[in-house]
Amino acid sequence: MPDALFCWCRAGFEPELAAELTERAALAGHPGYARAERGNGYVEFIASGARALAMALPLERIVFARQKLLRLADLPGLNPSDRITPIMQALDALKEQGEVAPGMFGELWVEHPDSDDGKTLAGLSRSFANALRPSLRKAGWLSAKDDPRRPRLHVAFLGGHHVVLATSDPRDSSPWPLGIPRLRMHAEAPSRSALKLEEAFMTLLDERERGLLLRDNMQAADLGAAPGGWSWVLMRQGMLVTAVDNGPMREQLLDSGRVEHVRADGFQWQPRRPVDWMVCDMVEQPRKVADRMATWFREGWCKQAVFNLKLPMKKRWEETRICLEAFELQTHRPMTIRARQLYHDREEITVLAMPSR
Ligand SMILES: C[S@@+](CC[C@H](N)C(=O)[O-])C[C@H]1O[C@@H](n2cnc3c(N)ncnc32)[C@H](O)[C@@H]1O
Repeated sequence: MPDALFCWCRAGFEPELAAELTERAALAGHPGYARAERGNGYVEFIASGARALAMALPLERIVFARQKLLRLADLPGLNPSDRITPIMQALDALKEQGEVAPGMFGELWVEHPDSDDGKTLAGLSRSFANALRPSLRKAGWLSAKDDPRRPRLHVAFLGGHHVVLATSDPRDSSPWPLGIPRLRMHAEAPSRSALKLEEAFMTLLDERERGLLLRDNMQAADLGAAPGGWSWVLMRQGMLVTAVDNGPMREQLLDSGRVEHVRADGFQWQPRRPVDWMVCDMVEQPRKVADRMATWFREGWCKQAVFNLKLPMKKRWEETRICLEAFELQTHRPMTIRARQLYHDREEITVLAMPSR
């Protein structure tokens, strides 16, 4: 019987995710407890109604998880000479309980933690996937061809002798293994930070929203813009950008004629006319940033925003909750808020905000 959520996260942020899941599950009426070890890169949340909890807690609402799976079976103590038979037996037992049905899975993803120890399991995961996939097809568990609309079957290697069997719903999970999008640093990007904003647009907006909200000739303001990674991403979307920072911007951006550099304090500056997008990557206390971001929405200076909240403190989930609640309250309007610790975020989270439509 599924008895736990299994979530991948950034190694080192397990306590944050554990605290977040504990609080959110209790609020959703499905209390349970988290099993987490700092540095492991995952958290298990044990709850009797795990399937109902998975539905009550969409990934979109979880800040510190990169991926959310429903654990189907925990298989420690495997013999490396045959790991396939116990997996097949576990699936058969789940079928008896009515938890899985032949042909229900559209893809197999074999994964390992994104941690120092976990990365040593990358080769094993790849070769095991190649061995397991044909067996699953032969036994009728997997569709004959990959079908991205059906539930996925996940095999998570936690060690050479230990796998977790899990499933995810493609409509409520990350579309990338481990929840990590494959993004390459572009040679022309002024800084690695560009990847953060690219990932934010890929992760926090769906395809329809990207088509509607990222358009040619939109106006954008970039607070804390230097050296210009985020401005570059906005410019590549065809936007006209006002880049606010006392530091120097990369010349090539200014030469494009699409980026104007304003040397000013990002906490004081305001646009002459409302902009479509405001983005903010200023390194400051998160409460101060959340407060300023709320002012932008309250005053109607922007339609959408992406901003980072830096979290160098200890109680990072608590600080996150306080900042997001304060932000929403101070906007004085119903907001759609999606916050996530992205793969390219280190000690920070990224927030997408827009008035609810
Ligand atoms: C992490 S960097 C931004 C990187 C940028 N997003 C990129 O992609 O290249 C933070 C920037 O915030 C700027 N900053 C910090 N406080 C600021 C303030 N009060 N007003 C304007 N800029 C500020 C710093 O000068 C620094 O350039």
